[in-house]
Amino acid sequence: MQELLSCTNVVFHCAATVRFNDSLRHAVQLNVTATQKLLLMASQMPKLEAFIHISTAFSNCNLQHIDEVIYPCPVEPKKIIDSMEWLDDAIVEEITPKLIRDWPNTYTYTKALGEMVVHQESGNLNIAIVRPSIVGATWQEPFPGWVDNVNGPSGLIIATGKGFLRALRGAPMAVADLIPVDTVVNLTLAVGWYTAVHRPKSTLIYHCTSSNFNPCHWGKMGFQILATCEKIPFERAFRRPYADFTTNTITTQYQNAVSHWAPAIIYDLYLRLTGRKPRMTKLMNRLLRTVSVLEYFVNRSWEWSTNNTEMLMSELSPEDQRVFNFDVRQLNWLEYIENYVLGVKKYLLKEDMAGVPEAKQHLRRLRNIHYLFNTALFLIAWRLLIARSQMARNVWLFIVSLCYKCISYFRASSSLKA
Ligand SMILES: CCCCCCCCCCCCCCCCCCCCCCCCCCCC(=O)SCCNC(=O)CCNC(=O)[C@H](O)C(C)(C)COP(=O)(O)OP(=O)(O)OC[C@H]1O[C@@H](n2cnc3c(N)ncnc32)[C@H](O)[C@@H]1OP(=O)(O)O
Ligand SMILES: NC(=O)C1=CN([C@@H]2O[C@H](COP(=O)(O)OP(=O)(O)OC[C@H]3O[C@@H](n4cnc5c(N)ncnc54)[C@H](OP(=O)(O)O)[C@@H]3O)[C@@H](O)[C@H]2O)C=CC1
Repeated sequence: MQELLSCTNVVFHCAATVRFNDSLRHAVQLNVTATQKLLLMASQMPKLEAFIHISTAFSNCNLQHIDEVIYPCPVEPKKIIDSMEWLDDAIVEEITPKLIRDWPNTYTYTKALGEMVVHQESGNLNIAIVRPSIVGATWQEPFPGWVDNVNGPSGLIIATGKGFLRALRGAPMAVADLIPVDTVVNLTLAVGWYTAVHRPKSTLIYHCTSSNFNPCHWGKMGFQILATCEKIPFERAFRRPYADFTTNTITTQYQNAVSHWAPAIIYDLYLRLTGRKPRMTKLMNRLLRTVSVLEYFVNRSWEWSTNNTEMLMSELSPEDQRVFNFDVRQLNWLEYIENYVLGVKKYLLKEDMAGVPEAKQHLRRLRNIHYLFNTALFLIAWRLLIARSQMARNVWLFIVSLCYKCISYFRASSSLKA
């Protein structure tokens, strides 16, 4: 502690819980109380030049247009921190929806409280806040497509590529505000420099977002994920990668029943029959739970103003602009998403490119099973229909006699030619 207090020049405060379903108590402890404690610690650092707090562009996702300002919270963070000390878990759980109001989860709510704490307790510290949007794989550094966790889209890319996720409630034309992690790092370092050297009079907030500079939509992103998974498939897929966005509750429930639950139940039945432990329904349950907490962000678009980020870009020398590049106008989304999917394959699934031919072969087998299954299903349904309906029998007789006539006609005409 003594060494940290006496030697630290710059604090980059990234630690947080990013789980959307964390209990309010735990989220407050990590994202609010810890911020307060770190600010206190920072105030005892004589050599400190700058304190950079990492928040999220979604800390005010209850608003549609978000400026580079701190918005007041309905309940003072100090009151929330105090109440967490004496309320028991059951009561905290009960009042959580009332406290978080129109925030979608405890994560975004406590990140907003964290910003408020930074604003109120900054004292004489030289502070800035960086708000990244949805952090994705690297764009350039150390190499394209590097990723090390399943947060944000990465987990759903796996689920799509392996054929588990077939439908997602989302708006294809909504803006997918993704930002590569190396861009976030570059901007954060540049903010550290600017805050320490220029010492702005007030706390500056920097939106580390892409939509203002180079917008991409979920439809385009989903399309490119599927195209890449087709070209370079993941190994041992459950089904062929295919997915679509659904737009209302009925189609979502239909897709969940037909495309998610039914195959999982059938597969588990097959595992049971072959003496193995069923696991697919459990996995599907977990996937659909994850989808349900993420889909809020795939159904809406936000606008973030980026004046401070643009100002920072113009303050950097041409050489620094190159080294600490955070200008996403140069980003080619299709190339980036392809590299992202390949990064997921390589760094998260630990799959080798040497396995691609076998993965393609596996997809072909799955396609044949799919055709076979659909044909069998159609024949069974048709047989049942014929057994029960006179009209279906008539249609069937008509088709058979038509086929018979066609065959006779072609036979007759070919024997005439001969
Ligand atoms: C025009 C028409 C064109 C049509 C074209 C065709 C369209 C095709 C469509 C194709 C669709 C393709 C898919 C597109 C991808 C869309 C992705 C959208 C994602 C949007 C994300 C937005 C996030 C924005 C947030 C704001 C940014 C931030 O500030 S925060 C950082 C983000 N935080 C997170 O992502 C955390 C999320 N995780 C959680 O909250 C929790 O983990 C959980 C609620 C998901 C689960 O919690 P639980 O307590 O149940 O369990 P836990 O122990 O935590 O985990 C259990 C297992 O689940 C795994 N896990 C965790 N997170 C994810 C995840 N994101 N995806 C998948 N799996 C996940 C975790 O590793 C655990 O696994 P095991 O260890 O194996 O048990
Ligand atoms: N991922 C995203 O899409 C976005 C993330 N952010 C923000 O970026 C920051 C980093 O997030 P991200 O990298 O995604 O999340 P991770 O969960 O990967 O990283 C969180 C970090 O916090 C540390 N941490 C968690 N709890 C504690 C604790 N009690 N004490 C000390 N350290 C702790 C973890 O340490 P350890 O590894 O040791 O557990 C880890 O290094 C967060 O502030 C998040 O809000 C903002 C916008 C988007």
